[in-house]
Formats: sequence, C-alpha cells, structure tokens
Amino acid sequence: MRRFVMDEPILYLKSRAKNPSVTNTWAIIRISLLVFLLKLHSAFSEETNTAVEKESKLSHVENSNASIEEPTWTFCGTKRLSFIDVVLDANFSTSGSMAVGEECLLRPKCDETTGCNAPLHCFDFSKLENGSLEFSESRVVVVSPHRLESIVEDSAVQNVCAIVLFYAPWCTFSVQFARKFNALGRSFRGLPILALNLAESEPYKYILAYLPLVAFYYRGKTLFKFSLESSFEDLRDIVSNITGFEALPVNLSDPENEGPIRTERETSDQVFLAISVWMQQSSLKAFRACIPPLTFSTHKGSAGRVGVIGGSLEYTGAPYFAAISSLKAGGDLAHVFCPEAAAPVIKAYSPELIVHPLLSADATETTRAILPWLPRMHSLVIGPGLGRDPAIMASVKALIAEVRKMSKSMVIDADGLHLVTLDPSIVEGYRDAILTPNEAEFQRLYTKVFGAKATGNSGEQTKLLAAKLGNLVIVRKGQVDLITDGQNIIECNERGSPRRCGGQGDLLSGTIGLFSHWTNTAQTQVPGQLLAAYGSCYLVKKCAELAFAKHWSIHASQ
Ligand SMILES: NC(=O)C1=CN([C@@H]2O[C@H](COP(=O)(O)OP(=O)(O)OC[C@H]3O[C@@H](n4cnc5c(N)ncnc54)[C@H](O)[C@@H]3O)[C@@H](O)[C@H]2O)[C@@H](O)CC1
Ligand SMILES: Nc1ncnc2c1ncn2[C@@H]1O[C@H](COP(=O)(O)OP(=O)(O)OP(=O)(O)O)[C@@H](O)[C@H]1O
Repeated sequence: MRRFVMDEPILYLKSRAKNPSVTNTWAIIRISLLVFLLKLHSAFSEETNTAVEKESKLSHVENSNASIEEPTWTFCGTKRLSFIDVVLDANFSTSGSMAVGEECLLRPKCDETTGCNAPLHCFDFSKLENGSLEFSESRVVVVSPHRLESIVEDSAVQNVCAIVLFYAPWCTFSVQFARKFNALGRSFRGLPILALNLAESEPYKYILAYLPLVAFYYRGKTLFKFSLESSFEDLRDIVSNITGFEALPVNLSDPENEGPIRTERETSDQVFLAISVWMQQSSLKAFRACIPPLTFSTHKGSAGRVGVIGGSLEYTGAPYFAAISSLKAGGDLAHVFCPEAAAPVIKAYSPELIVHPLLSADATETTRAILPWLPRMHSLVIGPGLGRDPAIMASVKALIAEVRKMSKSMVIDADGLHLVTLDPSIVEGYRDAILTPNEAEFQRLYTKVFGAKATGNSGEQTKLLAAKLGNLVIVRKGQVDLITDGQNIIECNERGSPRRCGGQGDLLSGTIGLFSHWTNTAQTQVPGQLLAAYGSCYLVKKCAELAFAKHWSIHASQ
C-alpha cells in the first residue's frame, strides 16, 4: 500500500517553482502545448471544449502572473488566531510551530514597497471571463485525491492559494466543524476552498496529525494548518487577511451551511482506522519521551544492559544481531550467553559483545553458571539461534524460571518460542514477557493453546492469545506488526522493506529488550512493554525501509 505524507507531492514540485526562469520556460512550453491541444480537441465534443476552455483560462493565470516573486514571511500585528502548525521552509524568514491560542498574524514580510499589510497575490478565479470554473463560485468544492494533487501541482507554478479541509464523515469532530467550513466556502468567491473526504481516499495515504485538519497551500507549499479551535469569524479573517479577498456576508446558522460537507455523522468501520492512526502517533510520542537523555552524569550500563540467551553451532548470526542491535540502538552493554561451540565465532564478529560460553546441555550446571549474571541484566532476550536440542531447551527452561523469579523483562523469540509452544505454562501469566512470533510461529503457538487453527480477524486472534496466556505481550510480526497485551492493541504499519532476508526478527527482539528497560524506567501511562514493542517495530521497519531505499537489496547487518 502506498503511503505518503501530505506534503510529499508538494516537495516534489518545489524544484520547479523555485527557479523563476525554469518556471517561465516551463510555463511557455505548457502554454504552447495547451494551445496546440486546444486546437486539436476543439474539433471533438462540447464537453471537451469546456475542459479546454478551463485549461486556456489556467494558462492565462500562469501567463499573467509569471513575474510574481516568492514572498518572504514574518509574523506581525496581533490578533488571536489559532494555528496548529506553521510549515515554512528555508526560503522563508520564519519557521517553527505555534501553540494554539498564541497571538500572531502571518503576513508576507514587511518591506518598503508592500508595507506590512500586503496580502498574498492569490489569483481570483471569479474574474475570469465567462467564468464557469468550479472555483469562481462561492462554495466548498469536494475534490478527489487525484484532483487535489493536480490543484496543488497547478498552484506550484501559478500564484494560486488553496485552502483544503481533510475530513471524514464518520469523525465527530469533522462533522462538528463542517458547518464552519461550509460557511467559509460561501464567504469567498474566486478562491479554491476545497475538501477531501478521507473515507473515499486510500487509507493511510495522508498522514494527518489531526482530523479534521485545514491546510493552506500557496504556490505548491503548505504554509500553515489551522487549528479547529478557531471561531468561524477568526477563520474567515485569517483567509481574508492573507489572501486579500473580501469576505461575503454569511450567517453561520444559515441552513445552506448544511452542505456540501455533511453535518450529520455517518457510522463506519473506518473509525478503527482513525483510532489505529491515533494510537500509533501517540505511542511514538510516548516512546520518544522514554529515550534516556545523553548526559555526563550517567554511568556505564545505566542506558541498558541486555543479555541474549541463544546461539548454537549452526546459528551464530542470530544472537549476534540481537545483541549488537541493542547496543546500536543506545544500550551500554550487551552480553551473550551461548554454547561453547558458538562463543568464539560470536566473539569474533564484534569486540563490543561480552560473550559467555556457559550454556550447556546440563540444566543444573547452566543455571549455576549463568545465575550470578542475571541480576546485572536489565532484560533478557531468549531464543535467537538456540536450535532445538531438547537438552539445551531444558537448560533454557530452567533459566526462564529464574528470570521470572527476578521479575525481569524477557523477550522470547525464535527457538525460545518453540519452547513456549511445547509448554506454554512457562510464560503463562508473566506480564513482563514479550513474545515476538513470525506468522508461522504464531500459528503453531495459537494451535497449541486453543487446540484449533486461528480463524477470523488477525487482530482479534492475537488479542485472544495474549489474553489466554495471562495478558503478556505478543508482537505478531508481518507486513503490519500487531502488538497487544490482550486488552490494548497497537498496529505498526510502517512500510518496512520488501526484502525478507533472515535476521530482521533478531534486530527486533534485541531492540525490544533494550527499550523495555527504558520504558519500564520511565513509568509510562501506556503499559511499558507495549510501548517498547511499538518503538522497536517502528525502528526496525523504518531502518529496513531506509536501508532498502539506499541499497536496494538488504541483509540484516545493513
Ligand atoms: N544468521 C543466523 O544465524 C540466523 C538464524 N536464525 C535462527 O534460525 C532458527 C530457525 O528460525 P526460523 O525462523 O527459520 O524458524 P522455523 O524453523 O520455525 O521456520 C519458520 C518457517 O516459517 C516460514 N515463515 C516465516 N514467516 C512466514 C510467514 N509470514 N508466512 C509463512 N511462512 C513463514 C519460514 O520460511 C520458515 O520456513 C532460529 O534459531 C533463528 O533464530 C534466524 O534468526 C535467521 C538468521
Ligand atoms: N511482509 C512484510 N513486509 C514488511 N515487513 C515485514 C514483513 N514481514 C515481516 N516484516 C518485518 O520484518 C521483521 C522481522 O519479521 P520476520 O517475520 O522476518 O521475523 P523472523 O522470521 O522471526 O525473523 P528472523 O529471520 O530474524 O528469524 C519485523 O520487523 C517485521 O515487521
């Protein structure tokens, strides 16, 4: 599924708008092409003629305003306005975001010729001759995503302002805001006042911090986003002040303001989508707040000591990936407890890792040797590369029992999950456990616990299993990672990488091990294990996406 942030098409178009000579040349080429197309098309139908007429008018817009300079910006004057965000890039004199309710007024920068009160040069569509264009009327125009992109594209090469409401008919706040926005549309003639219904758009196509959200575009840039706490009068004044368009008298309570955006709420399954988007955004924010600051007062180990219990003669990469990722993500010390045969190999991969060749087929001896180390670990990652030797499994089972007694965070992955599938009671009811199954591992565990294959909604299946195991945390990995403690569920639907090379799960378990220490220390409102898991899923998917974009074919070390 393609996803992009709202500003992405704008960024793409910026390069064309920045250089006036390129813009002019581009405009001339477009006009010549349009004139040619005009002649060609006018032979066909009446409908085609109308379209061509519109294009011809737009080319007139381009032509007449080709010389207009990019304005610079400043805040001046005082008026109580509410902006969510002021999105001005390096070309502009002011940047930053402003809290709701701050006293400010955004203006093109004061200079000798324009003074402080000069508005933007926004094209007035109502002044077009024979103006039958959609924007020449005074009303909100509901557009498709495709149409919105083309308008933003047009506005990048012309001096067109566009005000866009992103809304959903099932969203209570959108519906409450609809009347104000409908009235805003009726207050201005000649200015594109648009609305995009997210319910009819590709899910996740626009990542919006708020719903509803009003964005103001000018020449292909998002200049700012309005807060919905603004009154209708404030919204109208902002638009009027910035564009220089005079507002028509409109009464907010007029019945005509019932449309075109509906003021009655529709019910829909998409509400879940909104909650999911909100959960992801708030989880990321909450997780970020748990990241320990870098200061000179900390000591070695305080940012995290993670122990990985894993590795075998066959698999030395998996425990290495888990341990090294906990260090690379910000941990201070990473220990690996592995069989003797694997230790020199793992050690040779990296001098950073502290490798203990203490895991053996003798459960009593293993426990005796590793037990003194356990209290020093903040968290344990159990399973990467262990293999399935029954005697080793028995040793690990004994260690899990010791970790439980110490109430330490424990991430169970790979062959550790095989052990849990053989005997789920070893983790049952232990809320500090985080299981990280891939799809195959999830199905095996689910079948073992419920005696039947999982069917139906995958979120519900995952919640059911986590609840049945006593509300521990399950991270079901896949195209969308599902993270649940049996009550709450968070999805991580970052794009990740289409390369499914081995070892990516080990990166995930290693970082969850570290992050669970951070979130437990920070004492969060959202359960710490859930946050740690979300932070890690987000990080691993983001890294995979970036590495894939850079190398095109990735493997875990990248
Ligand atoms: N470099 C290394 O040392 C590595 C070692 N690894 C270790 O290798 C051992 C075996 O791990 P496996 O993951 O192969 O476990 P399994 O032996 O249980 O195999 C899982 C099977 O499920 C399949 N599968 C995975 N995701 C699936 C999905 N979404 N839908 C359908 N089928 C799916 C896989 O192709 C595989 O055949 C573990 O100890 C693991 O830690 C892996 O972590 C990879 C890297
Ligand atoms: N189809 C997919 N598209 C994008 N990302 C995916 C997809 N499937 C899994 N991932 C991501 O890859 C990472 C590892 O998941 P995977 O299912 O490969 O685990 P694993 O089999 O346990 O890995 P490992 O090879 O380390 O044992 C997770 O971050 C997961 O989100």
